[in-house]
Amino acid sequence: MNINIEWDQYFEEMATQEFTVVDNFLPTALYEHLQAQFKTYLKQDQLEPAGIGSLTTYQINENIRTDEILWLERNDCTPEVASYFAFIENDLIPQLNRNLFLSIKDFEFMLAYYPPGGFYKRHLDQFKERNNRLLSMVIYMNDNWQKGDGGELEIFHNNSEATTIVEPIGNRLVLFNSATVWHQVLPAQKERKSVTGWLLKMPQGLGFLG
Ligand SMILES: O=C(O)CCC(=O)C(=O)O
Ligand SMILES: [Fe+2]
Repeated sequence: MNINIEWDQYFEEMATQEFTVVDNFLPTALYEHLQAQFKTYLKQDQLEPAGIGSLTTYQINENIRTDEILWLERNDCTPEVASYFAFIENDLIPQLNRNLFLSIKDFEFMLAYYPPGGFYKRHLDQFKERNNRLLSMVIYMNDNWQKGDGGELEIFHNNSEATTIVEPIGNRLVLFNSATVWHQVLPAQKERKSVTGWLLKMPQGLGFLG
């Protein structure tokens, strides 16, 4: 898989403001493949209500988030998804490590679905008990998103009262620092889909040591 993105400007934004937005992120064929898979899993009712926290504190609380999720498995996926994982591992992670002086070692991705009315209140992505998430990356899958459809991502700036509103339009990537960037998903008026992932400091499963 070939993603020809000129990353310099985005790395610069990561360094200065801790988040960045990249449009037309995935090659069209892969985007369409993920979209088709998403629809199949939804039809098969394979997504489950998402929880909050990790390990001992894991709980489902609909006052905080109302999305449904399905983890993408590395050892049980289509060749297209495997090629996406290869790109993350062999291309994106080494570039991020080099340019942002990180030491990302692993990743995890899930499909996330917000039904109409869905939201996720202000939070940080890094769990207290499992200090393993370095960067969050969300790819939106909403082909015909329009103003009024809701479900925008609101990012709270760290050095001011300002916030940035990111519209969840199809094939847009938002990348941000998991430990420091507070954010929330505003109520969706229509169904809202994303492929959401995290780049991890330690191999999956070892995070509780961190
Ligand atoms: O979908 C988004 O825009 C953000 C989702 C999110 O904050 C999360 O899953 O932790
Ligand atoms: Fe989040």
